[in-house]
Amino acid sequence: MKKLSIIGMPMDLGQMRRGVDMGPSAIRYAGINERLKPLFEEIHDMGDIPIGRPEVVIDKESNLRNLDLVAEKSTLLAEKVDEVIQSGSFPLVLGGDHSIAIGTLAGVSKHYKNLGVIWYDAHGDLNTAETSPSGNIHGMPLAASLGIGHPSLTNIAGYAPKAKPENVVIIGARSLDDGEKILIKEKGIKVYSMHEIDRLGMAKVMEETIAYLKEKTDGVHLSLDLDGLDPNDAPGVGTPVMGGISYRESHLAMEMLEESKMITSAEFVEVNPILDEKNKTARAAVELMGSLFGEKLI
Ligand SMILES: NC(=[NH2+])NCCC[C@H](N)C(=O)O
Ligand SMILES: [Mn+2]
Ligand SMILES: [Mn+2]
Repeated sequence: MKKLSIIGMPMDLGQMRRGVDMGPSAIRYAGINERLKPLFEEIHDMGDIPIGRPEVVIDKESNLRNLDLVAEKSTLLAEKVDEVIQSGSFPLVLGGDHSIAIGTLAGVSKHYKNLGVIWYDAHGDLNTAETSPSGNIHGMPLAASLGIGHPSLTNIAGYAPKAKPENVVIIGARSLDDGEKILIKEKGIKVYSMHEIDRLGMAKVMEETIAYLKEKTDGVHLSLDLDGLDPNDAPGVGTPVMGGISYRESHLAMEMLEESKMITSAEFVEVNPILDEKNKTARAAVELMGSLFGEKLI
């Protein structure tokens, strides 16, 4: 793709750790434009979706934190992403907590009959109001995108589902809630947990993932939660889990996705500069984007 459009989504309403709203700034500060410039003919930074400073509201009926606000802001993001794709540009969304994926996928998926989704994450994000231990919507975006959960979240942009379970691959999982495990089995969602990554190696995991999605999808969205990486490599996240994917393995994964030419949209989420060490996590995000978009050593 020759054109890239960057959309900032400084939304922290899907969880309780403030600071993730500064993710887009931290990623820009880490030099996203300079780094990606040589890889595209044109880069448009479209600025941030306006989130403001709304007060926390717990939905009385479902107990979900900021349900209406997340739905409203996701709709804005979906419209922007839709617009970018229509203009023939590659949408790259900067989070924000992972609840933003609900809006990104709502904007992306209408352009594909069989969208594939790579969910690079320590978590499954497959909770619903009923199974969530926290009431935090950032633990629900993958379920919502599969059409499972509160209608205000599943029906963003007026349609559902955004993806089919057989077109989803989760990579890096090491913290799943009971309800998520049940859903994974029930729906047959493909998961490469840390166990498989250790056992097979990242190269094999990515070969299999690419072959699996290539057969049946007409576009693939990469939803990369920085907590998929090991907290030593990406400390600036709100819900770190030990024993994650290494920085090197992540570069290899991005390089293999670039070689596959299958990625048609992407988002990098959960960067929280307040919890970070000298912007290390934002810098890792930008460096991984370099690999995803075809940076070469020589
Ligand atoms: N996008 C994330 N970091 N999600 C973490 C979710 C943690 C936990 N499973 C929950 O639902 O509350
Ligand atoms: Mn996540
Ligand atoms: Mn996560």
